[in-house]
Amino acid sequence: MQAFQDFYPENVAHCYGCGRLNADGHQIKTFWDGDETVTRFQPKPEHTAIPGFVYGGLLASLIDCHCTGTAAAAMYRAENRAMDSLPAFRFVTGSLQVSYLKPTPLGPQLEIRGRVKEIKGRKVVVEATLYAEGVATARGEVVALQMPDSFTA
Ligand SMILES: CCCCCCCCCC(=O)SCCNC(=O)CCNC(=O)[C@H](O)C(C)(C)COP(=O)(O)OP(=O)(O)OC[C@H]1O[C@@H](n2cnc3c(N)ncnc32)[C@H](O)[C@@H]1OP(=O)(O)O
Repeated sequence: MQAFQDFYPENVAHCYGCGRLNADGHQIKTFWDGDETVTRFQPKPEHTAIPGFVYGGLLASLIDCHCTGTAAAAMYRAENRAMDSLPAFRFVTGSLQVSYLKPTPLGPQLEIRGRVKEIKGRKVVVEATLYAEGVATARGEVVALQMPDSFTA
C-alpha cells in the first residue's frame, strides 16, 4: 500500500521528516486507518534525550510531518479524489504545538495517530497523539497551510 508521502512530487520529496528522497531523513510513512491516520516509527539510539528516552525534537518532527501529510490526504478525501490526481495539494506547517505528557521510552516502535479537526479554505488543523507501547506520551496540533508559490526554488 502506498503511503501519503509516496505521492509527493519529486521536487517536494526532500523534507527531513517525510521526504522519500532524503536518505538522511526520517522518511515517515502515513496511512489512513478509518477516520484516523497512522504513522509508525522506530527511533534509533542516536535519537536519545536522556539515556533510555527519546529526544523531544524528534517527537515534534514526527508529529509535524504526520500532520502535514494528513492535511494533504484529508483535502483529497474531502474532494473524493485520488492522491495522484491534479491539482496537487501540498501543505507546509504554519504552527506546531507539542505537549510532552510522559517520558517516551527509547526502544519500542512509536505510533502516531492523527485526526482532522478543521478544514477551512487553504487551512487544515490536525491533532495527533504519539504512543509508546499503547501509552500516550505526547500530543500535538498542527495548523497546515497549502504551500505558497514562494516555496518553489
Ligand atoms: C507535498 C509537500 C510536502 C512538503 C513537505 C512537508 C512539510 C513539512 C513540514 C515543514 O517543515 S514546512 C517548513 C516550515 N514552515 C514554513 O516555513 C512556513 C512559513 N510560512 C509561510 O510560508 C506562510 O506564513 C504560511 C504558508 C504558513 C501562511 O501564509 P498564508 O499566506 O498561506 O496564510 P494566510 O494569511 O492566507 O492565512 C490563511 C489562514 O491560515 C492561518 N495562518 C496563517 N499563518 C499561520 C500560522 N503561521 N500559524 C497558524 N495559522 C496560520 C490564518 O490565520 C488564516 O486562518 P483563517 O482562514 O481561519 O483566518
